[in-house]
Amino acid sequence: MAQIPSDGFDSLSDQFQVIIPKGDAMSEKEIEEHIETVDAIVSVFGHALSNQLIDRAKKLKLIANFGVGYDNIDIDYARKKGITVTNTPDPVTEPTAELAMGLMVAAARQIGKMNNQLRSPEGVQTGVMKNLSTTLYGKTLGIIGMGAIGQALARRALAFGMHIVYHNRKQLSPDIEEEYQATKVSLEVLLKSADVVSLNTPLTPETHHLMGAAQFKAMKNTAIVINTARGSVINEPELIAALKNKEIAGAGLDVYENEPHIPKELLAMDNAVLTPHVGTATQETREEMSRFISDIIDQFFLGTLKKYIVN
Ligand SMILES: O=CC(=O)O
Repeated sequence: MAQIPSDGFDSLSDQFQVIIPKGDAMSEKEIEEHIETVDAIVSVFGHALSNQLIDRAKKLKLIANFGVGYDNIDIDYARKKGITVTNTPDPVTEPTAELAMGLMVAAARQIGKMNNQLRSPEGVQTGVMKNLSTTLYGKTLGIIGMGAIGQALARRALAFGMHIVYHNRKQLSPDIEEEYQATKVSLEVLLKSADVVSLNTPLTPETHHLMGAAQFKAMKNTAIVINTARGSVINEPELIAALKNKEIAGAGLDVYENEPHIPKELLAMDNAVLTPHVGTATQETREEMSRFISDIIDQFFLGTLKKYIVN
């Protein structure tokens, strides 16, 4: 995980005590040293903040999570303890959608595979009927999870000339559906009709292993799956099997079930384009996330925070 820029926190009032990771996310031990005395803690996505640690807090009122996903915190437990949990959706929407679009283009047009081949001692064989990949223009993108990131991806895909179907708990308003020319369909219909399936849901008990053997079988065998959400939305061994058995054609993955571990089989597959959980890892986004969290902390203690509370 990139270092958290500290500039965003400079303006924080010193009337309350906050634990802010100065370098990488803090270790449990570091948190343990301070947790009893602080009013707020800045936790970091992907780094679990255990209930045992929360239990040791005496004054803690706010856990401000650096990230949109908050599956690293038991938010119901925190609520029972009277602790508010917040996240940072706004700064991460566009960069995450941007990476999802990039993985989609890279997987469909085999950019990763060709890049690797070109640099290998064997090089690339050229010819009019060699290195054939798949055009995205005119194809159908199925977005699972049509929240802010799903919608930002839809906007990009529309510009690429793709058709959009989506699956979501909530129906989008007719205005938004019209803006993205997107149709809500069941998961079954989405899996059957999409040429690209993109996962843009939070990780919850309902979305855990949402995609497994049965869902990959239901997809077209020419289709690709993109995951910039959380690794465990996919059953990873079943994805590997589906890729090996050519039940689907490819994958573009930024997230994995046991990060930072990436299974060797995935690393060896040239129909999988892989990045190491960097959907929000741009300089601009990290700086914006720090400023965003600092504002949240200020507003929370002023009693004016209305948004970004997740529990
Ligand atoms: O994965 C990144 C985030 O949750 O912001």
